[in-house]
Amino acid sequence: MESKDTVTLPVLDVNDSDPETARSLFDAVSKHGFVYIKNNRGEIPPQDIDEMFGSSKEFFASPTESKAKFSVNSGSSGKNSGWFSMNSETLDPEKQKRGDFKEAFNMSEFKDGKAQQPLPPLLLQNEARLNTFFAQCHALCMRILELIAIGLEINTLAGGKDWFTAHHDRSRGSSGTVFRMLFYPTLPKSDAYDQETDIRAGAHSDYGTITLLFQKPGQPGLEILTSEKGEKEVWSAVPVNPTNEAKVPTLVNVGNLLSYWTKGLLKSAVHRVIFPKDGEGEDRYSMAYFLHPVDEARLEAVPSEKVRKQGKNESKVITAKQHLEERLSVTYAYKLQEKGEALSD
Ligand SMILES: O=C(O)CCC(=O)C(=O)O
Ligand SMILES: [Fe+2]
Repeated sequence: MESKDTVTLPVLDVNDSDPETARSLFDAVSKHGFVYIKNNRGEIPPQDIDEMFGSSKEFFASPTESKAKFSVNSGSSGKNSGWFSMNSETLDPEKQKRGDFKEAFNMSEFKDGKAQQPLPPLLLQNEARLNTFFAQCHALCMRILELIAIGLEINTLAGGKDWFTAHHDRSRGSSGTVFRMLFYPTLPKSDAYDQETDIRAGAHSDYGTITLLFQKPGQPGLEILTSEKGEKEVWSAVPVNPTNEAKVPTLVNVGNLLSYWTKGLLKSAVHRVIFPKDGEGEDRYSMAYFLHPVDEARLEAVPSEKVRKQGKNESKVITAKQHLEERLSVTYAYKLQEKGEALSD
């Protein structure tokens, strides 16, 4: 599972909404599906990101029994909310023998400043901050989507630069948007895991519109599939901080829905998280904001000449909610349990 090289992705400043910025962003997401955003006018202040990482670390350090009370399986958290124990999610079920070597905590959208699921005390005490963080992530995503709409030259009469943002307007109803804290513990080399077949997060593409990923320096592991020649997959490492500036840029990637909407013009790149090379290294903490449209949004081609040139429309149009349910049923062991199927080990 060694990565061959490091991918070079553009690092963009999205403070301006000029056509030049839109073009650079559009080029980056059509070529790689991933781009770094400097975001340096401070939509998400670095200290807020640090605080979130602080809460995440405290939460994952708490005893298993206390985390288990907030499990996604507890029946009180919601289908895609709550704590995911080690190995409970399998992002690449066809290849993996065991689930991902990670823990996660998913928070679905807040309403009127309040979480819509029980929060563990350590996170509940930060509810107001979490709510602010959600809003900051949403605002950054809206800026990015506006630029992508400009890059796609979406027909003005059909919505123009507001086409995507309108589909993500929180006043229009609930969505599958999730803020997720992730923890990949360091494991003893011995026989705790098999370097060949086990993985921190299996190969997958993200289910939503776009994802913001926050990472910490010194805790690498993310890779993207840069090419596939027959049986041979080429994986490239994605550095945490490519410019080594004090402020770590936010990584943004295209999810399945943006790819559907653009008939594949924008790439929803396959990625994974690997163990540190020598079996040592650090624990990894990351945080992801998975942006989803309102549940009833229809996944049909965006009204753009660039997209039309991509080919025919899909005959079957599904909604964002239907798509999410389909994807979740494949990756979460708890869904299999619900269906009474045996879990693989
Ligand atoms: O931790 C990471 O770097 C990536 C996590 C990820 O890709 C995901 O949860 O979808
Ligand atoms: Fe992902």
